[in-house]
Amino acid sequence: MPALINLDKLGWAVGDKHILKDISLAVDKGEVLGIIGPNGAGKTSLLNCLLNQQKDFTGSVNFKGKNISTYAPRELAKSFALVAQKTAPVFNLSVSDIVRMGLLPHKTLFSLDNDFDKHQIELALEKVGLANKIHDAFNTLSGGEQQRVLIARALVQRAEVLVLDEPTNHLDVYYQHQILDLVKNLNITVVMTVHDLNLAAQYCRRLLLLDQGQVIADGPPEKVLGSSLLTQVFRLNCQQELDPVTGKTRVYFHLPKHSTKARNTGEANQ
Ligand SMILES: Nc1ncnc2c1ncn2[C@@H]1O[C@H](COP(=O)(O)OP(=O)(O)OP(=O)(O)O)[C@@H](O)[C@H]1O
Repeated sequence: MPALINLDKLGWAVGDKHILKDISLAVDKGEVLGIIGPNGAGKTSLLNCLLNQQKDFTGSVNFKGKNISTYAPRELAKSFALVAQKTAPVFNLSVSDIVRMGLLPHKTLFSLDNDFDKHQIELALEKVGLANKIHDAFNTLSGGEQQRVLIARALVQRAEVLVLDEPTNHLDVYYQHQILDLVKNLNITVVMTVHDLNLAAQYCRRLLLLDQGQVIADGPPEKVLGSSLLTQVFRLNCQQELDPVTGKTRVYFHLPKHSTKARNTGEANQ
């Protein structure tokens, strides 16, 4: 079966700064792919190209065998739900208003909410543990609660691909696990960036390690989180183990002794 998403030799530069370099990737339907890598590696930029939000890239992005640029915005909105890192200010909208936005790609200009829509909104808020906040103003919620509302909005969108940029940002440890477990069990295709490597290993079957805009490794967590690869990319001493409870790969990091140089100087730590 052909892959759902195909990136072929994707590159993106701003001026003479090459942000993404020669990225080829196929994502199958139903896959949960975690994109990992240091700050500035190009993770968000890759998501932006995938969603055609960044259009001036080289190479190609295909969805269901068709170039992404040939899809109308409404078709893309039906197919891809995005939970971004940064959200625009929403002034005085209620939690329910925000989640309702996820229904828009399925609506015509004058269609009103029906009971099914209301049920979808309530159900999605229940799934993220916020049913009791449905009438609250979005702006009054904590950062973690706002993040969960945005995930609820993505759930009602019923998209084929869920794209999440750092979904566990702001979430306490309970909701980090609860949300990733929810996402993993939606049985849809998920592409997400994750900073916490152990969470990524626990919830993603496949990881893509990026550094300086390039793919360094792509495969199952036990392979991609190999200690020598991570030591090279993060410039930290690294140890890999199996978690005795989950049976999943875990990694531990230690700052090398006498390390003083900033990582982005490009100089090896002593
Ligand atoms: N519009 C832009 N113009 C110029 N440089 C950009 C632009 N967007 C991103 N960059 C640069 O591209 C590099 C990759 O940024 P990106 O946000 O994709 O990294 P990231 O891996 O998501 O980082 P983080 O983990 O910090 O979120 C950074 O050096 C960033 O400054």
